[in-house]
Amino acid sequence: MPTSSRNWPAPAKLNLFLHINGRRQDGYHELQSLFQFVDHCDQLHFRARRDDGITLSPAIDGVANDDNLIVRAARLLQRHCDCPFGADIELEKVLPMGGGLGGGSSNAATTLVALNRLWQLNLSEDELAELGLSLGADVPVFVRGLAAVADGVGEILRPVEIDQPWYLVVAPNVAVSTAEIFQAPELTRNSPKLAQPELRPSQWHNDCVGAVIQRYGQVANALGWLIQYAPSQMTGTGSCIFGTFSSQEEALVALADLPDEWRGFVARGCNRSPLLDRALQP
Ligand SMILES: C[C@](O)(CO)[C@H](O)COP(=O)(O)OP(=O)(O)OC[C@H]1O[C@@H](n2ccc(N)nc2=O)[C@H](O)[C@@H]1O
Ligand SMILES: Nc1ncnc2c1ncn2[C@@H]1O[C@H](COP(=O)(O)OP(=O)(O)OP(=O)(O)O)[C@@H](O)[C@H]1O
Repeated sequence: MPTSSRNWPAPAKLNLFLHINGRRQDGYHELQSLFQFVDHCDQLHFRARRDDGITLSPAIDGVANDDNLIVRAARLLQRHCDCPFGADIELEKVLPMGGGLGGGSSNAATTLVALNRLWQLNLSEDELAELGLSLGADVPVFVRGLAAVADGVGEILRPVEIDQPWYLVVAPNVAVSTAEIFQAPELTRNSPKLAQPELRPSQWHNDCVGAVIQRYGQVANALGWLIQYAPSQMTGTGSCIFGTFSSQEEALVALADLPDEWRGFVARGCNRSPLLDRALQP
């Protein structure tokens, strides 16, 4: 067994649209969403252990290692396969957390894919995606690594080829509760299901944005600022927003003006996740 495997990317995702089509008996929402990756990534490094210990360093402030989706993904895989080995995992975190960029879900997916390789478990992509779903709704799309339209409650994925523009992603200094937004009484829950929505950018919108900007003034302010530079939208249930640019230069010009109170980065949209490219290498 190889002893270590380094430089596994865990990219962010954007929800280019998020349409809510209805509410089910169990409270979950029927939705349609378009996921695309960006080439802005956390990095993970793995070293195999001969005992079954799982360590993660550095820990994330405010998240106990036992709750960290990386450790949870590693333990889940270990249990599922009766694997006797463990791993020392190193995390270089650059993605803002709790902002709708899916960083935690992406970390979990990268851990599943990398340890499946390092521990020589030979699980299929379908098995990894199914394991991932038990960790979070957004883990499967990161495991599969292709831009996709999601349907159902987000679990049905259909890969799509779409434009790969440049984005300026802005993280307002606030965390939005996904559960709170989905419970908002005024939420639009009757957007029509669209056939091939990926072909109709003029209809792309985010049904959660109204409820978010009403409750979180920072998101409203950030959107008001970004929209001066480019067409802009919120990802997931926020708080991050993104502007869409046709060149890196234009996105960087806007980033240079970003008010100090917010963080931001410029990244390219990718229909193929950087994780898939890494998985082709030894
Ligand atoms: C909507 C997205 O942000 C799109 O990327 C994600 O699918 C949400 O993913 P997540 O944060 O992992 O969400 P979960 O932990 O599954 O759900 C958080 C909460 O959002 C609500 N929720 C989520 C997904 C869905 N289809 N309907 C819902 O009503 C539920 O109240 C749930 O308690
Ligand atoms: N490895 C991890 N990286 C980031 N957050 C983690 C991790 N493990 C557990 N968490 C917890 O998960 C929460 C959500 O993190 P994440 O970055 O995935 O949010 P998000 O981008 O809003 O996700 P989503 O788009 O799925 O709602 C964090 O606030 C943190 O408490």
